[in-house]
Amino acid sequence: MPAPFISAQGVSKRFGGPSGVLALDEIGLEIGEGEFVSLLGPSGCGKSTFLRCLAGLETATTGSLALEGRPILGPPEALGIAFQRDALLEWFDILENVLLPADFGGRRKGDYVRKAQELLQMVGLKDFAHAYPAALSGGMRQRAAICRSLLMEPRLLLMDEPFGALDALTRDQLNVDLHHLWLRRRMTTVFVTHSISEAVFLSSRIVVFSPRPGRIVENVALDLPDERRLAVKEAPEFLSYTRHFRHLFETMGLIHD
Ligand SMILES: Nc1ncnc2c1ncn2[C@@H]1O[C@H](COP(=O)(O)OP(=O)(O)OP(=O)(O)O)[C@@H](O)[C@H]1O
Repeated sequence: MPAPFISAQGVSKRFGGPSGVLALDEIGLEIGEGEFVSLLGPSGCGKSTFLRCLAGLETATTGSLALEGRPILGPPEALGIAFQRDALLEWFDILENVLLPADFGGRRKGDYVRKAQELLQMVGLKDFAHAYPAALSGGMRQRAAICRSLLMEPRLLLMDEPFGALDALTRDQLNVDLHHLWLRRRMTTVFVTHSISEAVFLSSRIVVFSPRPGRIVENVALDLPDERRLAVKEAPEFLSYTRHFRHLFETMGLIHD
């Protein structure tokens, strides 16, 4: 059997020495190439920590993480990252911001201009390539940040609540845009969110974390059509998943009437 694209085995993370905060407790997870996996869980349960371990930005205290069978010891080459704050550089225009990963990777920016323009067109920002971030709305900025994370055609995309700061309508639209990008490119995506509905809409699989220390309490492959339209949110199967996860959070004491 080929190694899973991502494999985490017994991953625990303790911050601040032996008596410090246990953020992750024995996480075991395998993710296949091309999956869209959401990590869903309460605030402080270690979702971001786990994502940072996958990104090679944090080391596990115990356990191991591997990408295509090779241990993750630093940021993998084929990696794209998008976080809640878009981290656009205000003194660069949008096109230059999207081109930054080429610069960091020591590539010739000129070779990626066309790719960057295609990405901007795909998310409706073609006419803003030479605008500065300050002239864009929050949703437009986040779209640009997503283009940037996709510039180098990463095989692994890690997203940490990228839409958390946006209004509901913009968030819905960006969910659709991201879904289209994923359908087109099938980059393996690990997506952190607090939103049950967002997770069900976007994911092929949902992994639910317990309150800190983060443990996996559920790992559910979603039986929904691969290609989703907004109307799926009214479908009985969709509602039955959102109900299921809401009940799970209720039984964990995380939400109540
Ligand atoms: N660098 C750090 N040093 C010390 N403690 C940390 C550090 N990073 C995270 N923690 C702690 O680890 C726990 C998990 O944090 P983490 O940010 O991974 O949670 P999260 O599930 O992503 O939360 P949220 O949904 O609120 O973003 C928290 O208790 C946090 O205080």
